[in-house]
Amino acid sequence: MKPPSPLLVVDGLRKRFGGLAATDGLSFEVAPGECLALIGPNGAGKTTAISQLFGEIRQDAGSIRFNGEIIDALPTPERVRRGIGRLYQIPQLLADDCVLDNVALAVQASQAHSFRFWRQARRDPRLVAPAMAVLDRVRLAGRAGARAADLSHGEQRTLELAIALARGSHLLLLDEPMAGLGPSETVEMTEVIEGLKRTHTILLVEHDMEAVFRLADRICVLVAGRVVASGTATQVRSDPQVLAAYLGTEAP
Ligand SMILES: Nc1ncnc2c1ncn2[C@@H]1O[C@H](COP(=O)(O)OP(=O)(O)OP(=O)(O)O)[C@@H](O)[C@H]1O
Repeated sequence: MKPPSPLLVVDGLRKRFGGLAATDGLSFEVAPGECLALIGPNGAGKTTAISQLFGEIRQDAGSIRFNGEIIDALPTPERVRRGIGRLYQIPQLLADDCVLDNVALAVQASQAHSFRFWRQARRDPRLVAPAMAVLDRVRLAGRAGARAADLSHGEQRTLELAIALARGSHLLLLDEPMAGLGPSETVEMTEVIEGLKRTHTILLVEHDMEAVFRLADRICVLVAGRVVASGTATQVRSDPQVLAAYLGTEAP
């Protein structure tokens, strides 16, 4: 059987900051429903790559094809409209609004029909029902009425994920979702992301190797802005270049 066309094709992406090449001929593909992890040492260009995919940093060269179309010229809101969602290292939320309102607003943004006044519309079942379904999926339904600002850091990151889902993102760019989380929150977040596999395509940038090895179908190792190795967790773990450049010789 013919393998499915990749959802995302990154081809020769470059970005220089002064004399420094943050991405330097970066190429990889992600299949629909796949979870691909980008790992690499600090400064390898992982966040720059995510920002380029999300349209926040324009590449100097190279191209990005998403869902069969070149999106190089598209601004971020148009990329969001086409189904790309990003999680930042620091959650971006409406801090004074409740969890449900944060997600319902994202549902509203994704729906064709518009509501004139958000304050009146936010209890509309056409927004609340899909918002609660998303919260249920990320295990945050029990916190629907809490102020976003009052959530734990882990819950805030999960809420940000819920917002991306509610907007209809099918490619999720997750930039260090485990950063700053304690051990139990890391397990919780790993399970939530695991629950999104296959229905969503995931590009995961993460330093927590346990989470990477559990979640990723494939791993690309970046060093100095380019892929030096890629493959399954088992292949990458035993790659001599990876051991030398990133995981250290004591890696399993
Ligand atoms: N806006 C910027 N201006 C100048 N240099 C930048 C800028 N953004 C990133 N860089 C540099 O580009 C290189 C790649 O940075 P990037 O944040 O993409 O790496 P990273 O792999 O995500 O690192 P980390 O794992 O520490 O988050 C680094 O040397 C960084 O200092």
